[in-house]
Amino acid sequence: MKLKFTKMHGAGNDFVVIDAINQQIDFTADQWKALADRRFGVGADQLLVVEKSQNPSCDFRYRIFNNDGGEVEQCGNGARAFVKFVAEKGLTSQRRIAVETMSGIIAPRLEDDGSVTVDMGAPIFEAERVPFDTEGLQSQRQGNDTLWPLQLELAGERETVLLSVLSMGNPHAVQVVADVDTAPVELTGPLIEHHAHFPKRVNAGFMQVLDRGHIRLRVFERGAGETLACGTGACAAAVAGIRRGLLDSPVRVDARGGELSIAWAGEGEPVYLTGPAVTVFEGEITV
Ligand SMILES: N[C@H](CCC[C@H](N)C(=O)O)C(=O)O
Repeated sequence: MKLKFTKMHGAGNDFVVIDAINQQIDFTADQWKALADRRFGVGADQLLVVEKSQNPSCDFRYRIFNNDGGEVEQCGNGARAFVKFVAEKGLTSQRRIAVETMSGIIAPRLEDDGSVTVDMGAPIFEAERVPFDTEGLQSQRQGNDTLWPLQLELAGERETVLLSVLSMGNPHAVQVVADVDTAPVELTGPLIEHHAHFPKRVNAGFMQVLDRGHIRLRVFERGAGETLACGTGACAAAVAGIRRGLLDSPVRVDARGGELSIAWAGEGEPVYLTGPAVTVFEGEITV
């Protein structure tokens, strides 16, 4: 079949966006993986599939597939690309829409300057809901945050990292580092992603605090590797920094691919993610 798609990115986190309302699509994980492959397919960190929602209080449903073909619960940069896509395709005339995702309803809003703000819902801290197995771990406190020491085996050496663990609908483990440019993201990112204490794996964030309103962030993403930006990762890092008493809302997040802004009023409140959403090209591929 010929599949129409739109290539987009949010601060360098890139997507293949597919209208599954006007195209009949029923792919296997291997087919999604092939589409996301940067050599044999179109190439993307994630694939975003736009559907009509069966939920009467939602305008759309959007499904997210990682580069490895696995379907996941949430994607912050993707939510911004999604709302720009449905506006550009004339699938909606609204600028604020309710979107059903695997982890609940989010509400992206297209701003006048072309940026998008997304209500990403409230962060989740209960370990079993992340999910995170705390068995045998001795937690520490920092401010209002609980930090978990995780042991990593690195070339025969044991290294302990201190993680904030939370869910933005998808699982995140965030650590503070002195300098994101020298942090061993390529080495320890995969060890954290696949650690036995994360039964559904995890997105591993590395946060450098510049001041109380500004961080630099790198994220080794579950199922995609390091990306140039991670929206849910930026939410998780800002929330962790605020709970640790290191940051105040709003937080400017400098990712390698661009700048995101996070606002959070505290426990039980939603996290707001603001950032760019860019259409790069339209395409068609025979699959
Ligand atoms: N890049 C996405 C994260 C995708 C999440 C995916 N890596 C996972 O949770 O497995 C974002 O902007 O939030």
